[in-house]
Amino acid sequence: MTRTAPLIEHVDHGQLPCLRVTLGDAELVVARQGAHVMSYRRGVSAAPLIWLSPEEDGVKGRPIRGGAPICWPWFGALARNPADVQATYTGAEPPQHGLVRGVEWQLDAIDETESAIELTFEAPSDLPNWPHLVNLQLRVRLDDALHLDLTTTNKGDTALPLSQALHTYFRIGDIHQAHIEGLDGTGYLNTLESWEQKLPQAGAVHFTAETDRVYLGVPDLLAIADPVLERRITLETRGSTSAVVWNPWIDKAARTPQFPDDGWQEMLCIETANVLEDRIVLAPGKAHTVGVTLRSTTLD
Ligand SMILES: O=P(O)(O)OC[C@H]1O[C@@H](O)[C@H](O)[C@@H](O)[C@@H]1O
Repeated sequence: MTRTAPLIEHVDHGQLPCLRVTLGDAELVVARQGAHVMSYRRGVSAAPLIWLSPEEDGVKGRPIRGGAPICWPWFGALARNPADVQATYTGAEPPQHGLVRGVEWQLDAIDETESAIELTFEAPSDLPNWPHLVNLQLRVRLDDALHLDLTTTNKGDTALPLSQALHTYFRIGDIHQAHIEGLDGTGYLNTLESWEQKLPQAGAVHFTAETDRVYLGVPDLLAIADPVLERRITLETRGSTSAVVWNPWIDKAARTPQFPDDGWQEMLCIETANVLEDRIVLAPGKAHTVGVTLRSTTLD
């Protein structure tokens, strides 16, 4: 008889303790470091939805290449963030993508039923050079889809500005043939050229070179159409109107750590974000949740 109720196992990926959750034909692996979704697949023979670099060997404290890194309390280079976000950090060398992807989160709760399982992780509260009182939780829910929800609660007595992203790496069949639907008509900043001038997206997003863009005014349903793997991955987002679209292409893949030289051909990132004009300013006592639900359907 096929087991349908969730099964949780403790497994290691290199030096990283992880939880592997199996539910029906779905399998999800989450590392405690960074509350980082490492992999997610549905169907034993299907390609994973989420791309994990084959060179990722799990070194403690080092950012994981692939999966779904959490960028928080800022996204990207701190110097590219609004001044109020920059001012929240008091150190000299701000790490790229914030402070929580290389640290161990605590597993707070496991809630399960016959058809769903939810893991709740909490980030450590004492982050270096970041003197603010917050509670940061990630809920990872697996049912007939995968749902990620990151909630920040301001426990301090002053307003807290922050930027963030669920930096999801997706597995695709071929970057030359996959495209992104849902961004037609939105504006984007090309971070490889000018961060100043907003350019209009016309039609679907196709990839022909290194791509690193911040889309603003993004709707809450995006999709990756993948004719090679004959599927469409949909992203339903919550609490976000910005998205970062990234593929390193040849040269940047070669200089990116734990990234195989040809890995750029089978991945792309759509990062559900709150960046630039979409950053969050949390009043004392208030909470904000940014979230995404991922599904895969057959490409019609
Ligand atoms: O190498 P990192 O820190 O994981 O960042 C990977 C990429 O993350 C993306 O979000 C950025 O837009 C890229 O510019 C960056 O290269």
